[in-house]
Amino acid sequence: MSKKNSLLRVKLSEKGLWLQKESNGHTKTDTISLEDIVGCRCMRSKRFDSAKCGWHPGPRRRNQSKVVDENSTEQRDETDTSAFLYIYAYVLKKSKVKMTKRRERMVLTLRFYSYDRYEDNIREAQKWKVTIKFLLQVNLRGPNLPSCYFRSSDNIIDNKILVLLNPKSGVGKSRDVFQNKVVPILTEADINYDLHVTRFSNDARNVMRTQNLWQYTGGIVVVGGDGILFEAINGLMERPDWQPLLENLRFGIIPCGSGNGLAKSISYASCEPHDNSPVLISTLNIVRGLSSPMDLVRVETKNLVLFSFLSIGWGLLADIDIESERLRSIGSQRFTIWSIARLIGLRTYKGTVSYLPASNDKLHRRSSGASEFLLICLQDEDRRDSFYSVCSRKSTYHSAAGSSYESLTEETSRTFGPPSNFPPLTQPVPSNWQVISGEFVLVQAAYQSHLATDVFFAPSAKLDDGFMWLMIVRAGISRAHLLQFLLGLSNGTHVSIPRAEMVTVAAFRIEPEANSGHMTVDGELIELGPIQGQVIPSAARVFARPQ
Ligand SMILES: Nc1ncnc2c1ncn2[C@@H]1O[C@H](COP(=O)(O)OP(=O)(O)OP(=O)(O)O)[C@@H](O)[C@H]1O
Repeated sequence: MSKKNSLLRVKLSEKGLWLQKESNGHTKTDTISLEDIVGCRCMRSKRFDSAKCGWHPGPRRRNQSKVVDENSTEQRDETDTSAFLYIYAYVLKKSKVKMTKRRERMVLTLRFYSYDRYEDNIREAQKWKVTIKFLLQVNLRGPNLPSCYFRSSDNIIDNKILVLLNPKSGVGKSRDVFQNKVVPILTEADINYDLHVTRFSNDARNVMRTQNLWQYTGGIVVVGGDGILFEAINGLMERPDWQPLLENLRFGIIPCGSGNGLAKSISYASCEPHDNSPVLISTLNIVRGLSSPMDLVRVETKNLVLFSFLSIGWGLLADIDIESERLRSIGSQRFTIWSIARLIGLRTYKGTVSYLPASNDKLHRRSSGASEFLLICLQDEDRRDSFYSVCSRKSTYHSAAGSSYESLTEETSRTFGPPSNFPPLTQPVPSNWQVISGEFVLVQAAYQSHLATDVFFAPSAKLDDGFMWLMIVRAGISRAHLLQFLLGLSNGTHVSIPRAEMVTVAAFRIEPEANSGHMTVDGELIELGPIQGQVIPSAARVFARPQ
């Protein structure tokens, strides 16, 4: 391809696009990695309709687009037979000042005009498009698929995704965030989706529990905080077909909540520059279509079985999380302000903490996943009457005018999911467990590196390391050390504070003595009482770039 005094050569390989520009005797080369490309579209010129745009003497305005999608119904500019290929990429750039990295959108436009007829030029552009899309999907389909099996119609990714959006997450901006920041990238990547805007607490859980999820093998994406994903996973576990679905579905999260621990942990695992643009990075993690296994934790309380992906807390951090809810309108600052308040009025809690150290876990099967657990075959006739239909369409919202609150009753839900291979809460812990009785400031089990964007709780945790990181801070820690602990949470130095003990465990049990303090699972409040957690290695899959 040539411009006035310059020649541009473009080569496409399985690594990406190689560009060479020769101008006035100088040569400059550049490469756009395939990993950074999200999609491409063929375009053509459109006829300029002065009546529609109003009459403007002089040249066409800069923001008036001269091209439209190849399938647009707008009339073609007959004087221009060119076809265009728009390639959308989000490339890593290093900021010179702070030496930090960020992803920047880049649109590479290739113009095809070697032939006299538009039809020939567009055919050429389509060949490039098909090949780029084929290469983008090689990783997803398996590396050895011969290209002769790949037709241009395969470009339409028909594995639709289900988007569950919580309009009340964080400071309540998730609708705008989705429409303005996520939808444009989904469009560039040709990803089709159904959108469900939640109308009350547990709405997402109901959707996951009752809808035909087999139509969403493209994935389940939540737009909100960790709480909405917690609902989605637990809704899935309440289905008789939880096991094959868990093996086939991938989960994604667009961070719009106040904590957003999982979104940060996913980006951290693949060294993505999350902090400057968390929504962009998380969306890119999803549209690239690659996924990674993630551990889940089976949680048992007196009358509930839950599945958790982030953490279980009792004491100080759980109290801060729940009590700071009243400051929700100020965003993530609420945690800092409440930490100071709770440090001044420090409380301790009596109880017993028991755990099975990760290395002693004879049952621990690192790559077993949920599939090795037996399906509990319960008949569940009750659930049929709680169906309600999701019928959202691309780019439309379906939501009731206001929000109301509604809980699932025990009659309408029953958890399936993998069973436990440890004694239930009514029986003593096995003899190879460690038991600590006494007074605690906090007990927190985490299975992701970050519990919130700025809480680097388990620095060495991986998405699928197959164990939990149990932090135990016993009473007697000085306020000065506790302050250091809280400050150190942002950079991970809290793990080396005296009297803060971090152990890796395969299972644990907390038995509070008195009815005081809060208990949380993935940041959601649960009834205070005995609780037991057991890791299920690699049980779920989340959208993530390779580590
Ligand atoms: N439409 C709604 N109205 C009120 N509450 C809702 C609605 N949809 C979902 N919820 C509830 O909102 C709670 C919090 O949601 P979410 O986790 O998305 O945001 P967050 O708490 O701000 O973020 P994080 O969990 O990361 O701190 C969830 O427990 C969910 O049940």
